[in-house]
Amino acid sequence: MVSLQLDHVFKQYGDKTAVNNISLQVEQGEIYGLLGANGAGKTTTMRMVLGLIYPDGGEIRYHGKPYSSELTRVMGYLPEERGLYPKIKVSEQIVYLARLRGMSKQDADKSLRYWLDRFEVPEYYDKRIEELSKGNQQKMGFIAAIVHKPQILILDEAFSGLDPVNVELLKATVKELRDNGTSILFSTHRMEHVEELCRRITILHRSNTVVQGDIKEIKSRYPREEVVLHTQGEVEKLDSIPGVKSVERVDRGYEIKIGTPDTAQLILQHAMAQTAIERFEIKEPTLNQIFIQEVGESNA
Ligand SMILES: Nc1ncnc2c1ncn2[C@@H]1O[C@H](COP(=O)(O)OP(=O)(O)OP(=O)(O)O)[C@@H](O)[C@H]1O
Repeated sequence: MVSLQLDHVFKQYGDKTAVNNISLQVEQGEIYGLLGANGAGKTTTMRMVLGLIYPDGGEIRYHGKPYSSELTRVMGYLPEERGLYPKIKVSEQIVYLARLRGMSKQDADKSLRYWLDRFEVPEYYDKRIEELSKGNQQKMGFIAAIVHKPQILILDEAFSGLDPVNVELLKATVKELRDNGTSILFSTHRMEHVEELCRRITILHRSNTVVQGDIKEIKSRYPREEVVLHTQGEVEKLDSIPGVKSVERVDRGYEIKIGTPDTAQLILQHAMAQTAIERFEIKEPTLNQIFIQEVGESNA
């Protein structure tokens, strides 16, 4: 079931087009990746989904219906810049935010305590935001976004400033929310997180959609241009094989850039004639490589 649908959405600031004709659908229980270089139009798109600004063209539908103020109750947002007030206690402001989204004080308090316990920081209940480290402030922002059990959740750089243990903790929570049916629009510059969490993505570049679809399917559109070869002994003259562009010696063998897929077979035959093979893999491009190719190194 489609939870969130953007149809030819367009937004302009003065004569600057911030989002040009973007269409995408997020299913119930899906984490959808919204990617792009700085200034590509991601925040503008998220703010339109949240109803904070209005599209100049196209349509956004939520479970098939247009925007209404009721939706604030079912949407959650973790903005890239921290949104909580430094001087106010965690409990006061998160309970307040949850009440704005329709929760009773008692339920909001219970939900906050549940998440503080889950994140192993129950003592933060009475702390002011300014007393917490940057990473822990991020965790409180995350709790503020999910405390009211939103059906549609918008996460902008959700894991920034977190140590690896906390990244895993929040990642597991995001997956759990997905499995419980939350639809998540997930924006980040960290491609490894996208590879792990998202099935489908849109890459924006200068306000336009440049790549869209299922990650596996997107990868299959790009040539596989790298061979990983681990061998027991040395392999001579790999760079003399037709189609080999470059050979790099790595810890247990070689990483070889190739021009055409046929070259991989020639490499295998060439190496087998000389030594035992421990690993042979024709690597598909990473999302990072695809992103850089489409968006350009200078913009990444
Ligand atoms: N309030 C505004 N007034 C004028 N122009 C704006 C405004 N907000 C955004 N823009 C412009 O719209 C374009 C898209 O900006 P947006 O913030 O959506 O990009 P982004 O993809 O979120 O970038 P980042 O990764 O840096 O957060 C940019 O060129 C930006 O300068």
